[in-house]
Amino acid sequence: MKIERLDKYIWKIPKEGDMKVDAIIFTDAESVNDPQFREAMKQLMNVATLPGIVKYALAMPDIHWGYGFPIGGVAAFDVKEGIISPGGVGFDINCGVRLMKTDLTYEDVKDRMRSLVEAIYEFVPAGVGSTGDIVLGKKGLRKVLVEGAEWAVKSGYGLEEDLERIEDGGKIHPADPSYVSEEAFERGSDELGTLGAGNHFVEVQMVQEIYDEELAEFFGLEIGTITVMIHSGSRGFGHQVATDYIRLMRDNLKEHNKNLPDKQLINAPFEHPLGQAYYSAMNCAANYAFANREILGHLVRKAFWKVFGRDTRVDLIYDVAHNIAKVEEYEVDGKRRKLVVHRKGATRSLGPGSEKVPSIYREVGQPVIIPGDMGTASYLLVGTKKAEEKTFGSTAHGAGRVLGRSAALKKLDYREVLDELAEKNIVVMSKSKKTLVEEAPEVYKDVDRVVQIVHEIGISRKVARMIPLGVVKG
Ligand SMILES: Nc1nc2c(ncn2[C@@H]2O[C@H](COP(=O)(O)O)[C@@H](O)[C@H]2O)c(=O)[nH]1
Ligand SMILES: [Mn+2]
Ligand SMILES: [Mn+2]
Repeated sequence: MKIERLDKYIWKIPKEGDMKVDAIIFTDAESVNDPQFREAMKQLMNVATLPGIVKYALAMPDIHWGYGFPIGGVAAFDVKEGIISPGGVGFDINCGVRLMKTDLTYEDVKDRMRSLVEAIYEFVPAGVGSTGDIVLGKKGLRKVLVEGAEWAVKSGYGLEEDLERIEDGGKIHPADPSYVSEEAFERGSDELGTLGAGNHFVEVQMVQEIYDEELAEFFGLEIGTITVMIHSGSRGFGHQVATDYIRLMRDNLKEHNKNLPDKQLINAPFEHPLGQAYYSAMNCAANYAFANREILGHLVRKAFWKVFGRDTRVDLIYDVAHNIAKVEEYEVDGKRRKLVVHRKGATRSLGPGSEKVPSIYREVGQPVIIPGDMGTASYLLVGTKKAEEKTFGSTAHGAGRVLGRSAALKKLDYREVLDELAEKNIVVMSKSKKTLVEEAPEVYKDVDRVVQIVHEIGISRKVARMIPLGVVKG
């Protein structure tokens, strides 16, 4: 594998073999020399062989190995000649993050963090296979799949004003539930308003550093402001949609997929009926996830109200998807083109003026939320025009994993992880001891490094850094 350095943080793997385009990687020298990074690069080179890929296959600095496509990867395909791939979206369709800000300061919460974390733990169902209070039949669930977060608000789980603070208004089209299997309906019936396990979390944070005073003021953030971040997705519903369509594409598109370098890259031509069916079913799962995070936001508000009183404000700043494929238009080599942009572990990052940015944020650009880990920090940034020009409007989605789950269990000890968090005064509650070890701060890359790279390259701009005070993990 030949890797050329183009700039301080930009690398290129020139096309070779069946690659149709180059691979471009945004990262630092330290990552390039890591053997695990090579595994993810092999996957990126495989993505570059897929039909209709446009311009380049991209890696964000949080890149790491994933199912077929690497996590932290972005690939755009021509709508006419290109494909759509479930592996390019991920099993947790529309996994994403939301950031809410409160009118509380560190002084208000510092002596009540344990009660607050306990209240969140009480209100938010979490853990493997957890179920919630909302149980829907097929008719009810169909509405969720079409209406997304709007369904949650109409049903009393959220506020009308939240909707313009969610990517695409929390509702994506086309989303036709007739493309969704019985099994997915079954799995989705009682998991709305649940966090899930592992990497999913609710985290109470404090703004600890501000990089852009004007933007921070615009978002209502000051040093000491208490924020809350929620990370979850489409639960078993999205997983089933992905599973169903991987099988359908494997069984029905044998000829089309016969030369794949990796069978996990299974895909359908975007315009093929199966490509269109997956696109629609995937959007149903995306809407399920938007509704899920809206309900989780409502449950977190209730937890704050229980501890700090009903007049406490917990306002949504923004909610982003980081596992999704979307039809978007970008200028490529001087020509406007309609593309199916796959962001698998990547955040959309649209600049000021973009019509896809809600009007309340259009003058500053789309809010970008990058979580780090439960012991270090997370960030609020804004999208940029440069991202629209260079990365199909994309940036990083997290710090990115460096240690696999089983390696973490071998290397780290539950008691030590707890002690490390306690030393930093971070209150943590988790459904499982194993999860806490698998998700220890050490398993993730240094988020400060990742964010500095996307900031310096200019594909998003730092606004504020938040540190964790209390975490609920699935
Ligand atoms: N602030 C926190 N960030 C966390 C925590 N656990 C994981 N993470 C970060 O989230 C991203 C999401 O990635 P995904 O691909 O698993 O969806 C991950 O890369 C980490 O950087 C946490 O408890 N708190
Ligand atoms: Mn997820
Ligand atoms: Mn995620």
